Amino acid sequence: MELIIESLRKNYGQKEALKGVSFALHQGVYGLLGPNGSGKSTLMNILTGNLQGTSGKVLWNDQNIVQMGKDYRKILGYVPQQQALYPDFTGVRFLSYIAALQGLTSREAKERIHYALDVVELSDVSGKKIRTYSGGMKQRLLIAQAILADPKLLIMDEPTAGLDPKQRALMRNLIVEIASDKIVLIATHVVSDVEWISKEILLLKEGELIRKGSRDCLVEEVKENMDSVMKKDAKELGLEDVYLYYFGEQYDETDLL
Ligand SMILES: Nc1ncnc2c1ncn2[C@@H]1O[C@H](COP(=O)(O)OP(=O)(O)OP(=O)(O)O)[C@@H](O)[C@H]1O
Repeated sequence: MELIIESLRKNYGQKEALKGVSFALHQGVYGLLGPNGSGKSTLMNILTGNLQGTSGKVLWNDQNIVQMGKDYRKILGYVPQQQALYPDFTGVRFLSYIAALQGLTSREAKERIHYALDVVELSDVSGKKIRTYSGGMKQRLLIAQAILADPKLLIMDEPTAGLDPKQRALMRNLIVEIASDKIVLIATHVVSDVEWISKEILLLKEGELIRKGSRDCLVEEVKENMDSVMKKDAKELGLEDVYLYYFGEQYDETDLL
């Protein structure tokens, strides 16, 4: 199981949104961090097949995803940012609708819906209308739809946006559980969401991948680069300090609220 991104560029007219990004992902959770405008959405849109790069390629197990077409869609799950979720549908009706779009047979759909509802702990409320769900429940329903067809690659866009701290913690546990047999890539502004669950963090700045490594390696690097005065003040550094170090004043604390 391998996703390789090779020299990926994307230009919008004169604007270079991605400037030749290369990296490889294997089983596990990866956090994609970057300030507004760094190219995260562009990268996610290319990885989900909604946009084509200007040059470079994306390979799933050595096959170009553009040529894979429908076969790539089969291994891909996408959790979009929270959106209007058919408020008058029940949870189970929404998942049946998604299963039909994905071409699952009714037998497969029944089995997979049962499984997905169980994983995201929504079985009890699956007959209730989505309008009655809390933010956390809606987010878990979005995850359920993304794992219906048992994807090998799961891409998540700000999966904890709008959730309270308890729901965020539940979401993190759920992501770890789901990732046991998948590649999970999470794009977020919320550093704490990916700090402890990611095997690697990717830092995107102005269309370039400036760092990719484990949380501990990135923290250590920043520590080494600090001058001795700052080092003395810095007791325990964390991923937030790494973010601040590379993205400086572009860091917006309101993203954490
Ligand atoms: N359709 C477009 N036409 C022109 N420029 C674009 C277009 N889409 C994005 N851009 C520009 O490309 C750059 C990268 O945008 P992108 O949306 O990928 O960043 P981002 O990191 O996802 O930001 P955000 O977190 O705000 O969504 C930005 O400078 C943006 O203004």
